[in-house]
Amino acid sequence: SGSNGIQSRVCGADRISYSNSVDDGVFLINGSVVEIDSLCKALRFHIANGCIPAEDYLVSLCQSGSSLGNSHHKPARKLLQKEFKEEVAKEQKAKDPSNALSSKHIGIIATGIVAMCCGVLCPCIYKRRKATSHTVLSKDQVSTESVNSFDAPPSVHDKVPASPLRVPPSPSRFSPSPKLSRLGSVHLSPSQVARATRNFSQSLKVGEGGFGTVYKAHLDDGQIVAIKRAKKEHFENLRTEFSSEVDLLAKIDHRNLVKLLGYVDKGHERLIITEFVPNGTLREHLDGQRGKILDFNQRLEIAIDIAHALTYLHLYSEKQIIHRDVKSSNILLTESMRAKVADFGFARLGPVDSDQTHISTKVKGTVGYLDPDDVYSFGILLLEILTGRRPVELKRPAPERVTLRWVNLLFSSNESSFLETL
Ligand SMILES: Nc1ncnc2c1ncn2[C@@H]1O[C@H](COP(=O)(O)OP(=O)(O)OP(=O)(O)O)[C@@H](O)[C@H]1O
Repeated sequence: SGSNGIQSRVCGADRISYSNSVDDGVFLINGSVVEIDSLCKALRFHIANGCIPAEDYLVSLCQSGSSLGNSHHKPARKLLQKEFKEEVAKEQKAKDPSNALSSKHIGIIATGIVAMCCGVLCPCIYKRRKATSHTVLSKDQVSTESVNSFDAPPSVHDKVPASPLRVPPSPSRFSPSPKLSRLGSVHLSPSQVARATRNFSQSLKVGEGGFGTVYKAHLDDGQIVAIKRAKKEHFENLRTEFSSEVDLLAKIDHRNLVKLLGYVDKGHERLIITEFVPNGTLREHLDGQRGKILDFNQRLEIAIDIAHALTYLHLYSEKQIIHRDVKSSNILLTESMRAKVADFGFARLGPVDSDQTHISTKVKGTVGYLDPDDVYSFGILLLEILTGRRPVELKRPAPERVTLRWVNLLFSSNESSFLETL
């Protein structure tokens, strides 16, 4: 427990903090405010692995179904987050009295440490990131102003246990992405966009979705990026979705999420510039359209990457973000087969950092995956990864058309050899 009223438990990668001196019922995991349900989930996990005793004070909150956990109490949350950051800063200072490294260096080193030893969730302490103007995001500004998702105190990382499920990673797969680390914000005029995409040449088109067409673009400085161009015929209707996608992506910096680099909102163009993820979609790999079929370890790693991305969006980003369109064609793969979740066009923000109490539960997304909370969609995605099949395959015999039903059928008829029959 801290001297400033924060009580903390450190278990593996999670640092669970609360303060009843500030305001009863404000809980944080790794510096992000969470609802009591999320707190209880984390506690259950850590009771099961023996890190937190079943008689702990926090556990009793969950058991009594206490109504504490009013994480909408803004001042208390802000104060607690501030105290948490101060405590983290003190710990960092204590660990490194020479304090010779800049916060940026510490971030890079922490990223390296986490990348090497972390098979579980990354602690996240986020500070609000500001776009420099309405048209461009500044990555440099973000890196100096904010403590990013990997900038956790050494004391937390030291205790990160190896996940028993995680396949031992090769160092290259966890090293920071050299291409991306070189990328700053991308400022483009419409004419530069036209040059980079050779006037939206068909030969540079990499795909098309409901939102628009995606092009591979070569910038003057040699960077390769993806440019998503909103369809003109849906222009007015897409305006809200376009800005929602940009606003959401702009807040996100995680290796398993496609990084927004900039956008253009001028004249008759709405363009989003993101990192280019070169190895196609998970769906293409499952369909065998990308050469070698995925082996089991690769599938497992991809599933874990997606879980990390969703956990980050749900629990650790500054505002809770529900993706709402989790599906295999929205998972992009890197050359080293790491997964990155793309397409936040349907995302919505939760109420965590606002006074807003109403969350729209309107379901959006893609048939076969529909779910307001991503969890069901993630389950369906796991079945896809395991079976290679799409959620709905109408050309199959009737009992096999809905993959979930087919798997349930197989599972209930032969639990022991279920996996072999897939
Ligand atoms: N950042 C990127 N890097 C490389 N390829 C990309 C990138 N983003 C999208 N693509 C490619 O473009 C295709 C279309 O992407 P987009 O996100 O527009 O649509 P979608 O997700 O397939 O469909 P929908 O918009 O209906 O959900 C993807 O399937 C993928 O092949």
